Amino acid sequence: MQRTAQPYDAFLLLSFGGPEGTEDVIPFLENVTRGRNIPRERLAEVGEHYFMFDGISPINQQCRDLIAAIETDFARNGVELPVYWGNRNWDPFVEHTLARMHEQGIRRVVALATSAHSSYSSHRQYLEDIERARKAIGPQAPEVDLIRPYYDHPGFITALAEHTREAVNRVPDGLRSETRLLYSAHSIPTAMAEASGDPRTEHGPGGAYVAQLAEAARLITEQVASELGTAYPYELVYQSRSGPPSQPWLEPDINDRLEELAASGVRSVVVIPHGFVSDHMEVIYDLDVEALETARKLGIHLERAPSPGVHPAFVSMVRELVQERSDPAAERVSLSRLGPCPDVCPVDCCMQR
Ligand SMILES: CC1=C(CCC(=O)O)c2cc3nc(cc4[nH]c(cc5[nH]c(cc1n2)c(C)c5CCC(=O)O)c(CCC(=O)O)c4C)C(CCC(=O)O)=C3C
Ligand SMILES: [Fe+2]
Repeated sequence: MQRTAQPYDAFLLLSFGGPEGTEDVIPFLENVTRGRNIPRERLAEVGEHYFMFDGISPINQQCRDLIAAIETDFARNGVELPVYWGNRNWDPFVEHTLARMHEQGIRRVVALATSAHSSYSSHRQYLEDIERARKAIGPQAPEVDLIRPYYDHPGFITALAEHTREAVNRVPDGLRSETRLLYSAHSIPTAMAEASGDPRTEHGPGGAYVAQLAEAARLITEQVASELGTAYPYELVYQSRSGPPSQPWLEPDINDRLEELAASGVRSVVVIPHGFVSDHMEVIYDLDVEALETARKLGIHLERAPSPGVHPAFVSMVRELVQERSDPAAERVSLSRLGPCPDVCPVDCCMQR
């Protein structure tokens, strides 16, 4: 049976935003780092990553491509919701988008963020973005329901498993059997990780964020094994650390881990950026430039799998989650042993520190 998205009158894609020219880079970084504890040297360094790509982050075009794919998929499946887009840190800002939606008479919005996991940076901060935008409009502001973290949805897992399988198949024949899978996610301060998820649930070290990353890595590896007949050894690594050196962040950093693996004789890795939804700057710089260079120096063959991007399973997932959220009786789809994340976050989950 076709479920419509009755209770809502619009869909909103929420994202991070990124610069689209050299003159945007510094103002963008100022927006990102306002009120955060990031050393100046790190900022200058990250600015250079953007300048290397003419100040153009791929993330905005990736959002446009995803929106085009979502619109096509909605139309094909009878979901009659207009699609909007708003960012935290760059044009189109979510404040402006929501104000425009309000002017156009939109009352109830279902939103999806381009981050799949529970943590302050990847989920709670999007709830704060929504509240800031609503507050600026006032009591008549549209209601906005943010879709739950979806790292465990079959659409997300399938897209990554297929990309991983293709990357494994690109490994030269002589190295494939000894390949290791490295699942890479954005490092966050360990305090932020510990505070991720519902504090009433025991998640183990690193909180819900690490538990979810581990669970997704297991699910993707199993799906790849069932397709290729080989259960490749796998592990979690982290990338894109910032913040002062005195502050502990999730480890190991992918570059440090590559050193250790090389020392123990590993010659081939497939890196899967399963902490990300698209191949934005942190993927194309921190993995395709930096980690690839580390691997080359160490004599390790590195293949990177793409993140979900506009994989059809991922695009369908967006619609399925919209339909699910539209129907209070719908089953919450999840492949995870942790169970589906709640639709409405407890007030104290994923707090900043
Ligand atoms: C968990 C997480 C995701 C989720 C995964 C996802 O959504 O994909 C994510 C996404 C992104 N992060 C991005 C860029 C940046 N993140 C920074 C800083 C930070 N990120 C953090 C965490 C995360 N970040 C944290 C804990 C900090 C420290 C400061 C703070 O506590 O907030 C900084 C400051 C400089 C630096 O230190 O790197 C920049 C420039 C871009 C845009 C890329 C592009 O332009 O294509 C995207 C999508
Ligand atoms: Fe970030």
